[in-house]
Amino acid sequence: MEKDNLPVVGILCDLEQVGPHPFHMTGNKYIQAIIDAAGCIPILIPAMAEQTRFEDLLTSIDGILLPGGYSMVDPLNYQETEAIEGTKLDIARDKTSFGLIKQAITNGVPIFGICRGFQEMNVAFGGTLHQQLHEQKIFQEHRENKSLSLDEQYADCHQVKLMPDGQLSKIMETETVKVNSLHTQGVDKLADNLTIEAMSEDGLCEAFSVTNAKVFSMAVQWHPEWKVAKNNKNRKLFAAFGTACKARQTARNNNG
Ligand SMILES: N[C@@H](CCC(=O)NCCCC(=O)O)C(=O)O
Repeated sequence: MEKDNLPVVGILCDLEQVGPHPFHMTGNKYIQAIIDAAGCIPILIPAMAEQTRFEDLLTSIDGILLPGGYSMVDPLNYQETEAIEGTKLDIARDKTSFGLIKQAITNGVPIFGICRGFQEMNVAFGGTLHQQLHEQKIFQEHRENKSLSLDEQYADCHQVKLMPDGQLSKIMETETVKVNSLHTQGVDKLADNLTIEAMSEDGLCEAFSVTNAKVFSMAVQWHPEWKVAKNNKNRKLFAAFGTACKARQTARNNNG
């Protein structure tokens, strides 16, 4: 019996300098989660906005994953003043992400943002970010302690409340979930056409969906890809994304 061909998910890369050379790269855990939890084939999308034919690319894939990343979204995308001196930026990723987000929404391609990807989606739709959450004094600590082991850094550490009638609470089949937290920045103004799906106890937005989107168009501030095989709630999230990508693939195949 012919094996069902799997949907293809494009994962946006960071542009990083490795020795003397620029590399396009992403974390292995995102690739593994797309294979194991979403049931899709991962391909990597280089951060090369100027050379990317977004329309062509989005007609040939079934979903987009915007993963986490250590760099910050350039604040010049949402304010007049530049980033604080020494901030690690990735302008190439920003530009490519915004192009992918715009085209995905136009074409009805499922899109899933994680951490930096969550922040990019808010900015792409016209929202803003707190650049240093810990300096706001109204939020708990959301950064990881980099002196700890990876297991400790990525361990679930705070509760988030999912909106009772939201898409996320339906997908994760709960109204509260404990999540990990590894971010310096966070949503300040949520873009107008985004619907809040989860909040942390200190009032910070932790997840949203694109209002009235016809397909899975969601983002979370936490890291659901971390050891997703052992986390039932996060596994449901990737499974819902994979189902949406499968539906897109079927529609693509039917439309030839
Ligand atoms: N840089 C932003 C987003 C944080 C983020 O994505 N961290 C994860 C990086 C490593 C990984 O992919 O797990 C911020 O600090 O707010």
